[in-house]
Amino acid sequence: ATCTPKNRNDALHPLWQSPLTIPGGTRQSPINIQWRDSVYDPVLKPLKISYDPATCLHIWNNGYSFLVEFDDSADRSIIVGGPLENQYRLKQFHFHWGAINEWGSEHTVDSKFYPAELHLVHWNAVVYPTFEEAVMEGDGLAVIGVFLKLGAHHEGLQTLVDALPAIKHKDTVIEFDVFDPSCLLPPCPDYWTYAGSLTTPPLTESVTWIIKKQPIEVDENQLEAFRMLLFTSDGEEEKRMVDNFRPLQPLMNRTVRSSFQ
Ligand SMILES: NCCOCCOCCNC(=O)c1ccc(S(N)(=O)=O)cc1
Ligand SMILES: [Zn+2]
Repeated sequence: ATCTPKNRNDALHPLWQSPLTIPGGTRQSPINIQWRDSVYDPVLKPLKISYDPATCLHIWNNGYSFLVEFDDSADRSIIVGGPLENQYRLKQFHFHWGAINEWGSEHTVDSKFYPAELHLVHWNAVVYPTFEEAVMEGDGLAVIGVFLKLGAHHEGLQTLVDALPAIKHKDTVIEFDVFDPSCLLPPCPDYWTYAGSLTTPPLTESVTWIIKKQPIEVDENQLEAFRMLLFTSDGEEEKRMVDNFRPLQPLMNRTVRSSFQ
């Protein structure tokens, strides 16, 4: 069976243009995480993260978000443990954000939006030969989600922010030699996890989501820097890159597990 998005606005959302059906969509993302409905799972292990900053390649504007991509030709930047049966290789990270601080994240916690959300995208290179193949498989990807909240200046993020003017337009890229994404992770190990999907086409149901409970703090100028990026290419009529988040999707027959009590 196919399913059209429950809330019509998902289908007509500016980023989706045409009605969007996801064949047999039973585990779509993002979702609202209702804290009281999440189930503590004592079997969940701590998530082990080891990134090699030298695997950083470049930062680019893909017309939807800005991505920092990594050399994933070997097991140099990986995550293991948590809800995962295999180790997963870091491929890229990117963000979603709003036009104003009232919204911007993809996931919500007890229906609260954060102004932005970081996604660290990893793929199961133990089982699948390429990222493209992993994208099509139920255990193919693992994405760590980190909420951004308005607060103190974030030193590590500033390195990225300083590069954004150089990738203002869609399909612009600059080299980015050394960056350690660990600096974007909150110190608290607590997370929620659930089975979901990519939040942009092809929307494949291949993601084990690991959503960190504790947000990181960034300041207003850093959020504003995200909002000066453009969806559009150089020479086109400028459209600010804001509100690049997908509407919430139905939980359906899923339980969100927590690594904490
Ligand atoms: N490149 C040609 C064919 O590629 C097929 C698969 O492409 C997948 C591209 N999309 C992604 O990699 C991708 C990765 C993460 C997220 S998200 N926002 O769910 O973290 C959304 C999308
Ligand atoms: Zn994302």
